Amino acid sequence: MDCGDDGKLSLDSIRDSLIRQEDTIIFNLIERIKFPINPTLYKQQLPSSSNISGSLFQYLFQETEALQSKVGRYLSPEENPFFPDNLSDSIIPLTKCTPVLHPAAESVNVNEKILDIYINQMLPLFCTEADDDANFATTAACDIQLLQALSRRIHYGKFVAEVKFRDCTDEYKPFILAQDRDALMKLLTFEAVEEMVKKRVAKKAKVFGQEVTLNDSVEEVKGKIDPLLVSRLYDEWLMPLTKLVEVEYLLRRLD
Ligand SMILES: C=C(O[C@@H]1C=C(C(=O)O)C=C[C@H]1O)C(=O)O
Repeated sequence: MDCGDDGKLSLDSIRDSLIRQEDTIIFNLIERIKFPINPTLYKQQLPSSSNISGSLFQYLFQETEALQSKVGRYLSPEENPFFPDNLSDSIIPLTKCTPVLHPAAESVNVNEKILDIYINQMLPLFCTEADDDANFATTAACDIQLLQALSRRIHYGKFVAEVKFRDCTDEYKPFILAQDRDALMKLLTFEAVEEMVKKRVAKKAKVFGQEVTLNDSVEEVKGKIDPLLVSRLYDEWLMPLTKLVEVEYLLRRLD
C-alpha cells in the first residue's frame, strides 16, 4: 500500500494485493525447494568464540533485518520484524503520511508463530530430507525472502480488518466491546473467498512450476511444486494466521 492510498482503501483493492502476493510466495517457494531441508542451518550453534548466540540461520536473519531496518524497512506498516529487539534506527527519514491503521496495529506481531510453523511443519512438508548440501547461505537467503513474504501476507490481515471495521462498524463494535473472539472470527470469515483462494493458488503453482521447453509435444512433466501442497499451505496456515491477525487487530481497534 503506497503512502496516501487511504482514500482508495477498499476490500477489493486489498484483496487484489493479496492475489499479487500469492505470486511472490509461490515463486519464493519454488526457489527454496531447490534445496533440501538443510537442518544444520537451524540447529547448529555457532562456536562460543564467535560471541554469537543462536543458530547460523538466526544469525543471518537477525543481521539481515538489522541492516534492512537501517534503510527504513520497518517504518512501513506492512513490514513486521521477526527480531524486533535487534533493530537499528533508520538512517532514512520517515515519510509523513496519514496512518491507515489504528496505532494498536504495532502490537500485533505473529512472527514467532510463523517461524515455528515454517521450520517445524512447512519445510518438512515441501523439502526433501536428503543430506545437507552445505549451501547454507543460499538456503537461508531463500528462507528469509520467503518468510518475509509470508509475514507480509499474514500481517496484511491488519488492513483487511481495518477496512471491514470501517465498512461495517455497527456490526463489529459490540463484539469488540465484549472482546468476543469467536464472534469476530465468524463475522470476518468469507468461506467462498477462501475456497477461491485455495483453487487459485493451486492453479498458479501448476502454471508457475511447469517446465518450459521448445518442444511442442504435450507430454505431462512433473512440475517443480505440488499444487495440492500450496493449496494446503493456504488452508492450514496462511489463511488461519491472517484471520488470527484480523481478530487480534480488531480486539484492540477501540483502545
Ligand atoms: C482476507 C480476508 O479475510 C478472511 C481471510 C481470507 C484469506 O486469508 O485469504 C479470505 C477470506 C476471509 O475469510 C478477506 O476477506 O479477504
